[in-house]
Amino acid sequence: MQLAMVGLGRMGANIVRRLMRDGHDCVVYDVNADAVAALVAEGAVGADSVADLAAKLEPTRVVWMMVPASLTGSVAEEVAAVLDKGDILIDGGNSNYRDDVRRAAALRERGIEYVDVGTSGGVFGLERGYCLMVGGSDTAFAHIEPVLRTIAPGVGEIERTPGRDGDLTPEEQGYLHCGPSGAGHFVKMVHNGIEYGIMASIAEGLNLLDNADAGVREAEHSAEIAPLEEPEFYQFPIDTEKVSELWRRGSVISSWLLDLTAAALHENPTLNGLAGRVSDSGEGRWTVKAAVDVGVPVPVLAASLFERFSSRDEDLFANQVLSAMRLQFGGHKELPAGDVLEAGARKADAG
Ligand SMILES: NC(=O)C1=CN([C@@H]2O[C@H](COP(=O)(O)OP(=O)(O)OC[C@H]3O[C@@H](n4cnc5c(N)ncnc54)[C@H](O)[C@@H]3O)[C@@H](O)[C@H]2O)C=CC1
Ligand SMILES: O=C(CO)[C@H](O)[C@H](O)COP(=O)(O)O
Repeated sequence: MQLAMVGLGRMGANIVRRLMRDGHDCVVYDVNADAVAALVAEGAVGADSVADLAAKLEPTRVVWMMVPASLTGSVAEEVAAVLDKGDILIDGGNSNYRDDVRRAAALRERGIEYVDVGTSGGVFGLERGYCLMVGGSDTAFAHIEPVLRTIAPGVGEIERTPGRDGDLTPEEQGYLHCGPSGAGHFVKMVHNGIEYGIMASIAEGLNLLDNADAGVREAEHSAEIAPLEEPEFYQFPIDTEKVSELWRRGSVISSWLLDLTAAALHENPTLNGLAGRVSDSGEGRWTVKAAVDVGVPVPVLAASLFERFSSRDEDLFANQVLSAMRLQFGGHKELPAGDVLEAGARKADAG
């Protein structure tokens, strides 16, 4: 079938490649003309504006946006302005499901179908396929199902879940109509909330292993830090690169995120060059907010989100307040900032 892609970055370009590989016709547009030219060279039809894109499509037009989430609103407006009644506009980016609910209602009044597709798979999606979480009407879902089936991973080598017999269902092939508009991105939002939690637990566990030799480094502790009571039990120089590789094989916690961790540690065992400041694009925040709204406890997901804030020193003032109180009530003097930096550097050198 024919599909237009707006946004040909890390995600959009490879989705187009996967579609073309399976025989679909793609019309492509990006503000970056080089990105368009690259895909034209691979067989796509290029467009130099959204109006040109719309003119090159047969009805029912289907346009997939894959742009940074912060731009989706304005790009959706721009594209919707050149679509007709009955056409379908898809947002595959990491948008807030609340925007989908509002946008779908506004576009429905103009007769345009809006479909939100939470897309997971990252830069590996071209080969592995993308897991697709879809929100929108039954009619729109049915219309775009051929492209969803191609973009999704398919059943692959994953064994069928015991008790599932008969025809393969969409979810067994890697795509699912989760519900009405917004439902797709709601599911993707929770997926990313879980992603934060799994990532944080792998990272925390490896950090503990990295400190299993704390008894050897005991002498470096400042007098203000409680001494390690039994240094003889913390004499293990654990190789975290090897352990992460080991855990990929047959362990209960084997997972794709662990595979990627093992690959990263193999490339760079000390993770030199990474400052340890972890960004977040919003989905974790929205997950925690939704949980608060409906009164559902998500302590692990919330902690992993807050851990990212801490990584960026957003807890600095709180920690300064703690130090200030210890100084006030007990005369406890903390290391001045310069000495803390030196102590950190000593630990990094030792590692
Ligand atoms: N990179 C990832 O692992 C994943 C990203 N996403 C989501 O997919 C969306 C796209 O992400 P990426 O491909 O990683 O971003 P990217 O930054 O690599 O690509 C975005 C593309 O959009 C183009 N663009 C910007 N403004 C435009 C406009 N007005 N009209 C046409 N094109 C425009 C840019 O030139 C660029 O080529 C985002 O919403 C992101 O959150 C979703 C899942 C995974
Ligand atoms: O959707 C994704 C993976 O599933 C994107 O890579 C997303 O950017 C990850 O979230 P964050 O940037 O908040 O870490």
